[in-house]
Amino acid sequence: MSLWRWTVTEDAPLAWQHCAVTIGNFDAVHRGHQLLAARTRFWADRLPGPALALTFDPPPHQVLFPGSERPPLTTLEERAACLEDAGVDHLIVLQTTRELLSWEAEEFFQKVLVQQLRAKALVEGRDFRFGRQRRGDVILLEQWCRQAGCHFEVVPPVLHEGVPISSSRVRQAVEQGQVELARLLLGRPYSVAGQVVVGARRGQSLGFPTANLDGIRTLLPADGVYAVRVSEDRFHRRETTAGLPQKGTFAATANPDKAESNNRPPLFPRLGAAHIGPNPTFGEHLRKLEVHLLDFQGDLYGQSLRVEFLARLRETRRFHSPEELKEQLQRDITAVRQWQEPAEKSM
Ligand SMILES: Cc1cc2nc3c(=O)[nH]c(=O)nc-3n(C[C@H](O)[C@H](O)[C@H](O)COP(=O)(O)O)c2cc1C
Ligand SMILES: Nc1ncnc2c1ncn2[C@@H]1O[C@H](COP(=O)(O)OP(=O)(O)O)[C@@H](O)[C@H]1O
Repeated sequence: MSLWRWTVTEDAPLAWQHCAVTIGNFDAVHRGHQLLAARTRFWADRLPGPALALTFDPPPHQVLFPGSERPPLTTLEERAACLEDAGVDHLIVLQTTRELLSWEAEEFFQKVLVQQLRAKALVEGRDFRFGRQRRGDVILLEQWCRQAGCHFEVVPPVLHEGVPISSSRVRQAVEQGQVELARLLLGRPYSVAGQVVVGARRGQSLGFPTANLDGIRTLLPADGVYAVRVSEDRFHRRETTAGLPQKGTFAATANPDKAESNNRPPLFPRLGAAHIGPNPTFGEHLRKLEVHLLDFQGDLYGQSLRVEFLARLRETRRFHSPEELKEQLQRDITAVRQWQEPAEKSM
């Protein structure tokens, strides 16, 4: 993964020059964004420079409208990794300031794309807008690129059921718990990552221990119960566990590397039953994400886990007794076991 922070007052590294570039927020890195990345790769393969994706942080909308902050669909690290998987070499994160946002489109084009990056190819979607009051569009870009000797490709929208895929469509699907739809729009399951922290310690006594995830920086799906796939999070793997709760005492200590070297099946990825929401059965109102890993016993405290949402199973309910909740949890786990990977065509 290659993620670079850049302010336009600094000179861009020479290695970025003569690049192919695509500009956008790329919040979801959905299938439309992936096509832009692939076309940027296509052009870069014919140029001396790299394939760059240029994005803004904080999101321009938040700078223009303070108070409109909302959790993103991907962190910048995840965005860089997904864009890299789709073909770009580097994600360049431009520091968004009010000054930058006041630049006319042509000023941005000349300063950033021509003078700094000496871009040789630009790839955008049909509805791309940029610059002060979003006055720059593909018609103007076509003209400016021709004058600057830069290829310009307009990529048609990628559709799902006849409607263009967009970050807001993904956001809506996630907010409504439609994780199967989110997967179709993204071309991969929607996922979040966090660190396992100590909870109320009820799970063990119920017979269904759950890893409670903290520090999640992206949008959580709607409250409910989901079939999930859990893996070690590749972005937070090296984070220190200092300050995290003491390890509990359990039958076995989970160590993915050790498990593999003992010829046991690898610990991750592994299916799980996840619950998002409060615990109404126990009168708890705090909203959290917790996961019970199937066929696993061990200590996960302090680990960074990624949870991919595969299917929505049901809504959160208040049960009359812990026994009733346990019976339901057993049914949830059976439903997770019965979950089947969708056929490639419907993905
Ligand atoms: C798959 C799954 C489904 C759950 N569904 C519900 C539910 O519908 N209602 C509820 O009150 N708690 C539900 N829970 C949460 C349990 O109450 C919770 O795991 C238990 O209180 C343990 O909390 P602890 O990890 O803080 O000890 C669910 C947990 C899991 C793993
Ligand atoms: N199958 C499992 N799925 C999830 N966590 C497990 C499992 N087996 C053991 N654990 C461990 O047990 C802890 C959860 O136990 P629990 O009693 O629910 O305590 P807490 O309230 O602290 O989450 C997890 O954080 C993890 O370290």
